[in-house]
Amino acid sequence: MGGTVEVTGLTKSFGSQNIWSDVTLTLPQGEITALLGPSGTGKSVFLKSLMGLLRPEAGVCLVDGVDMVKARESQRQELRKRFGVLFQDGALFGSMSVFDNVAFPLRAHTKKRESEIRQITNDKLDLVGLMGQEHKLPGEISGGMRKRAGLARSLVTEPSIILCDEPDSGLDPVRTANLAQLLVDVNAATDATMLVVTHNIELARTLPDNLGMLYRRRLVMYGPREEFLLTDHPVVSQFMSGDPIGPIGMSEETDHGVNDDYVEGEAYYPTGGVATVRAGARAIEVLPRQLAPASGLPREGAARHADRVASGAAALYTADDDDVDRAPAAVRTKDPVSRGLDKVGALFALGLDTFRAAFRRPFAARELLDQFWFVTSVSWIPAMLVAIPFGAVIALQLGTLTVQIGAQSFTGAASVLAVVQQAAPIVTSLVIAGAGGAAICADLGSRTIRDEIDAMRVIAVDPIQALVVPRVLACVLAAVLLNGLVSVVGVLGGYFFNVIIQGGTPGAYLSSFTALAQLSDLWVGEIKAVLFGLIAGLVAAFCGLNTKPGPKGVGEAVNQSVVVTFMLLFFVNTVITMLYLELVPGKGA
Ligand SMILES: Nc1ncnc2c1ncn2[C@@H]1O[C@H](COP(=O)(O)OP(=O)(O)OP(=O)(O)O)[C@@H](O)[C@H]1O
Repeated sequence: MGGTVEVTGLTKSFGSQNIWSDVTLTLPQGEITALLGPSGTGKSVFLKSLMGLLRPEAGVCLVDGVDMVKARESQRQELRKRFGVLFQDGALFGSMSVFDNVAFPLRAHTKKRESEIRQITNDKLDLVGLMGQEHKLPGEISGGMRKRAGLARSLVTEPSIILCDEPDSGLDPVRTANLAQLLVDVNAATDATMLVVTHNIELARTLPDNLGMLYRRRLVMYGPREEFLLTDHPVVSQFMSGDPIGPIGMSEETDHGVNDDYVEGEAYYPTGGVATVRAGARAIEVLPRQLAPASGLPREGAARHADRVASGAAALYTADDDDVDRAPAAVRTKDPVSRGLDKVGALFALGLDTFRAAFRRPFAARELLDQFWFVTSVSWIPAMLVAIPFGAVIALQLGTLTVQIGAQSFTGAASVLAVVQQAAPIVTSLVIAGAGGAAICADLGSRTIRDEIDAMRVIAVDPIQALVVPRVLACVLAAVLLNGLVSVVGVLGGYFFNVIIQGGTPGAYLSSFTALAQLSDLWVGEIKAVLFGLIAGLVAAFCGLNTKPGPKGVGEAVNQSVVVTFMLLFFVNTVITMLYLELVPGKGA
């Protein structure tokens, strides 16, 4: 039998924006339930909250008896293996073929032989009509095909709870009908508990056993199809008929209760007019026939549903108008300082998680090599091009100064130490943060908004282990390597300007260095490079994983990542330099 999902008093907000409050419903085991609601009412947020991918502020969400809100991440990860999830855009992993995407959960979590995995994967691809397309990358197939591939991936592990976010969007009417049939057949074959988010009225009428509707931050109605589909509730009947006239307007802000133009018993035209209509005039008079499994198999869920309805146990919940109109749940907003401290805390937590994940098996060695190559290849040319003028400026400035104070013989030591201890690590890290870090943040940010990161979590693959560890290590290794190169180029540049341009003597240049510098002066440069590379990688990953929705969110995350990294680098550099000068006595001091 399918898994159990019981939600009580769930409330979710983002910052000061309350998405929905006090949502209470149970997904009956093995039955199909549809969740409806105008765009932006938080249906996807609700699905993610059920899986523990988002953390509601209040309420309980029991999945097979375990509260996903309060459970530890390790418990949540274990429970997510029971879910099969079709995300809104398919959330396929962009670097893998369609076949590898669908096979991924089997390879990650089962000990099946490759031949068996191939068999299961091909069966599912066949089921969703994608045989022949399996070698293509997600970027090479249409949106509807990505959706079907996502559905195939969600089914390979035979999950006991299946969540589908708008399975029909991007599909033509015929494939939508096929897909609805497929969902019914899967339900009949596996008795999985299913929740389908949809805007498709035909699907909503014919597929589910139960329906619920979110509207203006509330669950306005929830119950068996037998009652839900025949209701004359103004919001539900307007939604089910797709009528532009009624309490639902173009946006949440113009909807009934916020827009004063709407009067009960009258239809509200978004354009401003008002017409009198009988409440519930558009309600359906006759219950539409429900889809039956094509296989002829009986649906156990449907049988249990019929029993519940006959016994009166499946009652329709309707929020009273006062409840729908009540103000959004009070959201405790934090002051900017607390929000800033929260982010610092979360960054440290990511650092700790990354450290722990670095020692877990399997180690993503291939990804580390790819990322190291990528970060180094985008950073080394700009680093060299910045190192030459930087070394020259330092050499010229110090050369002039030492001549002014009559200490020309120390020019070499001064400029080499300035390059090795300060200029090289800073230049290297700024370039790594600006080129490599920005690209890492954009990459992780795009994966976040395409739900790829959430899809990984649902498949119980830790994105920190698989994606963050190799990227952070790649930044550290690239920083150490480039720091050495930048130091050499900077020192040679300094030599050229001091000795050749400013007429210093090569012997004095080198001997002053050996007289004043010590090995720890070189080490501190490398230690800085390690720390700065770590900061650049971690901040980029943090901003990427916490990207707000949409391309604008990715742009902001990249901007934030570069600015925060720069500020942190200069702060940490100051602290290390002060500590070093305080703790390590200079040579001959
Ligand atoms: N990670 C996030 N951070 C901040 N706000 C978010 C986040 N995810 C969703 N939201 C906001 O939550 C609200 C509900 O979004 P959601 O995607 O759940 O709506 P929906 O009902 O699924 O819409 P649609 O039917 O158009 O897909 C939107 O205002 C959205 O901007």
